Amino acid sequence: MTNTNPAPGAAPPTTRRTPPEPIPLSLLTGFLGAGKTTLLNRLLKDPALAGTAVIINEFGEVGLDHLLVDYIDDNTVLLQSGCLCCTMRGDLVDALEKLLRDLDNGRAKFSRVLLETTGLADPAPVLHTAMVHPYLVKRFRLDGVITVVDAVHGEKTLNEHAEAVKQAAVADRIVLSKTDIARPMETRALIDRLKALNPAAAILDAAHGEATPDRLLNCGLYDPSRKIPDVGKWLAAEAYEPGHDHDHDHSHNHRGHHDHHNPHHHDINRHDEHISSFALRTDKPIPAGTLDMFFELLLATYGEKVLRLKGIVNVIEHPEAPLVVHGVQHVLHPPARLPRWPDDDHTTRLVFITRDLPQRTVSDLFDAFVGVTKADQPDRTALTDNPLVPFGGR
Ligand SMILES: Nc1nc2c(ncn2[C@@H]2O[C@H](COP(=O)(O)OP(=O)(O)OP(=O)(O)O)[C@@H](O)[C@H]2O)c(=O)[nH]1
Repeated sequence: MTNTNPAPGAAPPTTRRTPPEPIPLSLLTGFLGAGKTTLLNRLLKDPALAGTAVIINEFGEVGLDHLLVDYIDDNTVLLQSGCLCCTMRGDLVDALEKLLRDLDNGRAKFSRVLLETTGLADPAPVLHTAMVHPYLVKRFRLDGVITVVDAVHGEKTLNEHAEAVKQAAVADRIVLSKTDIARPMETRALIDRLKALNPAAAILDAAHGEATPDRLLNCGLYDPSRKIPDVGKWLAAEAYEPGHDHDHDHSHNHRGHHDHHNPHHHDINRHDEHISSFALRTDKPIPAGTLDMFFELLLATYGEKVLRLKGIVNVIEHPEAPLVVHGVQHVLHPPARLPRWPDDDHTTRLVFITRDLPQRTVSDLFDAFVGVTKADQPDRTALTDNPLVPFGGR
């Protein structure tokens, strides 16, 4: 068994094994009855999913069918004590640790983990579990959040359940189910709405065979087949720019962090009006300490409202090696330093999906930290001297 905490008198460090490659972890979410299990069943029959361990959060009386149990065999952990978001984080840690123990003992062999949550789960705490646990964060890397949305009931579900809006907003990939029985016009309206909620997530039509493993997996930053990660694809900052391929009033209006006074602030009704998606960009390299303070203040003050953030940052101290960051609510994943820039664009780009947190509030804070002074706003010194300066509230 691999032991990362050698006992006293253990072999000297030179004989230690190198740390194992982090295992990609995908989160499969979607509202009750959206079609998660149907998708999972289909995916697991695909040879591309060989070597996948599955964790299923069973809620209420919904069980697994035999086919699934037979197929995924020993590498399935069924969590049974209720809803993941409220009570299961300890169980989830246990389940992930059990998988690692089995892997390290040679009792199981897998190279990827798929975690299906109950339809009621808030994806944020589930993601936090894998991001803040000191051991799990080293052994797993988030590959992506896959959210299934039902084309027949999706519109109604989004209208009635803020949780469903959140699941769609944090997704890296959205799978549309039941388009075979939905009215095409309604499906188109739903797609527009989903694009407005989450401009960067690819929307894949399951009934038309688009929800394939190659489109759903390896959507994280680290694709092992590449020497240098595809930051552009992961960040998809251009999807948040004005004039991207959809036409709606949602707030995603950025070219630069000076360009954030969009008169068409998002007007979509219902829960969606609480969601904003936007990108900030600056050419100015940022001191590492300033970046820390910006995130600290932003997440301490507005953490619950930051549904997802991702970014690549040009840090003054290491201009050749950018930092990549991702966060979910108040939790920031430990930033990773890339060995070099993936292309000629060395600007700092941060993309946000927020709830009840206007772009302007975040961009003003960012401007104050990166040194864009404005007559009517506190600068960085004022903010760090008194972090309670009420910046937002708008
Ligand atoms: N026509 C059609 N039916 C589908 C499709 N996807 C799922 N279904 C059906 O929708 C129902 C619910 O699907 P499930 O896969 O059980 O949904 P789920 O999200 O796992 O449900 P919960 O675990 O209860 O949250 C089932 O009867 C499926 O057969 C689809 O693309 N087309």
